Amino acid sequence: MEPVRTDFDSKVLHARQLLREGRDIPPSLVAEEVQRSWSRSLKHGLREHDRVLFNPVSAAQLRRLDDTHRVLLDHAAPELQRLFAALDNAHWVIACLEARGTVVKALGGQSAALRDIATALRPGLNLSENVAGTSAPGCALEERRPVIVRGSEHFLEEIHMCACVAVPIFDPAGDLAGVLNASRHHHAPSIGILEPLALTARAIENRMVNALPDALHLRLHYSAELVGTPMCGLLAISRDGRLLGANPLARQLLELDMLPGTAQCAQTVFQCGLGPLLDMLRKHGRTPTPLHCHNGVRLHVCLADDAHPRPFTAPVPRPAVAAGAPHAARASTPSMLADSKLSLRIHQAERAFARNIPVLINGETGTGKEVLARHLHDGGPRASGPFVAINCSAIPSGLIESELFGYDDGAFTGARRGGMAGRFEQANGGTLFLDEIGDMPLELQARLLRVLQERTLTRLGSTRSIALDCSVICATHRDLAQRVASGEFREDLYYRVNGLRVTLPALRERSDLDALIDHLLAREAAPATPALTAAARDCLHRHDWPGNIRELQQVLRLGAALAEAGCIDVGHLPPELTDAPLSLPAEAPRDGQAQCADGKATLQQAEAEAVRAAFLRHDGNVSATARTLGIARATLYRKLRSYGLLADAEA
Ligand SMILES: Nc1ncnc2c1ncn2[C@@H]1O[C@H](COP(=O)(O)OP(=O)(O)OP(=O)(O)O)[C@@H](O)[C@H]1O
Repeated sequence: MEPVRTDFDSKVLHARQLLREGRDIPPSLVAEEVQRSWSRSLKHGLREHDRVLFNPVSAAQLRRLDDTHRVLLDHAAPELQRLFAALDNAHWVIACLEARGTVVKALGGQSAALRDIATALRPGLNLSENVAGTSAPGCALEERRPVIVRGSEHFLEEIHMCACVAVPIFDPAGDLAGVLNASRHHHAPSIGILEPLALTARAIENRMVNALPDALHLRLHYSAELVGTPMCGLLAISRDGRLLGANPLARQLLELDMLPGTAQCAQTVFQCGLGPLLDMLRKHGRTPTPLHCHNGVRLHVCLADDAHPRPFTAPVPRPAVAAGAPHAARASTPSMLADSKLSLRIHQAERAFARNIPVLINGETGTGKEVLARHLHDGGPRASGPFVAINCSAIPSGLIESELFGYDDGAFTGARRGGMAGRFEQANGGTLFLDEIGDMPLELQARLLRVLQERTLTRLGSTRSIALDCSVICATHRDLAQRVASGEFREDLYYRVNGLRVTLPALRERSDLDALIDHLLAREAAPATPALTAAARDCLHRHDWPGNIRELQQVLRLGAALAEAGCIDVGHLPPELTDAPLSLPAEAPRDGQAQCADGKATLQQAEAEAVRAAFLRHDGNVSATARTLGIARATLYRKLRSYGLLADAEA
């Protein structure tokens, strides 16, 4: 054994002893991210001797993995192959894990010497920290950055034989898509794997951005020479100038996360309208051209080789809505797509839905789950068929089975003569929308799963099978994963309905509140749409909207009815929106954000002071303060309340 390894092993041993004794561990013994991961592993209730890595993985689980993570797999598989071929040595097992820590693809490990590592990285196995404790992929997912974990730094003893390097992969919306991991034996000869692994992760991210359809693809970098190389930033913009996606480098170069909302990318990012941007790009073609961006930085930008700017000059009309679809679905589409992150998710949902991948919609009440379901149906492969919605929590549990699956003549006392087709049958050729699926009784879940798997159903009291050809969209306001963990929702059904999950943000979190207000107002009060005074609009921004879009709709309807001289003012809004007076306390923020023991201000306190100073500088004008701080007004209201700078009913 090499001396350095002995030294390493003894340092880790010492650090683990300190951990057991609850004492501080100097970073010279073990990296801080590993220490944090150890603490999290302990919090998850894991013990060093636990054995979890050799849990069986069923063939059904593997099939589900392929279905659910097809997008990641499609982009990751060729890059993984390329890396594996380039490594050209037998020491490594390379794996790709999805964002919740399950291995979706692994290469290598055919040799007997690597069998133990290949077993620990086999598809279907979950290596998230709450299952397997500290490992490079689990820790990289938590820390959202590259991590190296060697030998006894792994929390569980059963993986002390590995040395692992992991690099996170981010999707075009900037969310975690998964992690790439390379593992070898701890004592095998080492090579610098981090760099090739990071390049492979970047290549997968770039593929994902480049694959965004109906988008204008831009390339950018500080240096003109690097534009068009794998090292440059990639940006995808919709035909009306909204940001559809970006790779992490573009996010960094453009400081996209600092923007209050990236709805109008051309305007907010490049400080010019879409027209001038397109004119400039057309004029210079593929030659990188310097452009000043919102953060004062000058970047060289050009169109991607295969980009066609022409279609972006006019929005493409949406496909016709199926006969009988409610007006809301048609009217809501533009506002639904205004929030850039949401619009990307919806775009992905449209694509997944078109390929018969089940979509699960999450969101509080009134956030537009049904509107989205109808939108998917209207643009989906069965748009000409019916859209049948059923609220699983609103039907008495005794009736839900007959409601869903129908019944035959004489199936039970009181059954309608001649029987009745259930909702599934009614939805044949169209889409079945199962709202509040999280509230479906456990015993019915097994039946639903069977129908979804076998694509046939049998009415109550009948033996005849009926073939089913309908799309299924499920929605819930509950955390289904948590219900699976607590045994209230079947895990197999969860994976079956959760092909792609879209979480609709609460209204208070949306970056496009103003666009939504204007859109709804125009819809509710057409043709004589009243204007909103600045004070009334401020009230709308300050409200928490527990009823979300449904509540906003009601408030605007009332405002439009009470409006005077073509204006909705504060007095035309319901009292719960107007009872939150502004106040400017002279003192700095309250306790909660107190001083650290060593006298340094906490990050939170620094933020509170920055917020307070800007607020005072703008004489309490929320819009101007939000603009100066580069945050959305709703976010500013939340911060003002939490730092005690805004007295409201709840504060
Ligand atoms: N993007 C949107 N644009 C315009 N109106 C919308 C939008 N989303 C929702 N709405 C309106 O808000 C109301 C609530 O929408 P919806 O019924 O889809 O919400 P939900 O999340 O399914 O609610 P619940 O969970 O209570 O069933 C509807 O009247 C709908 O027309």
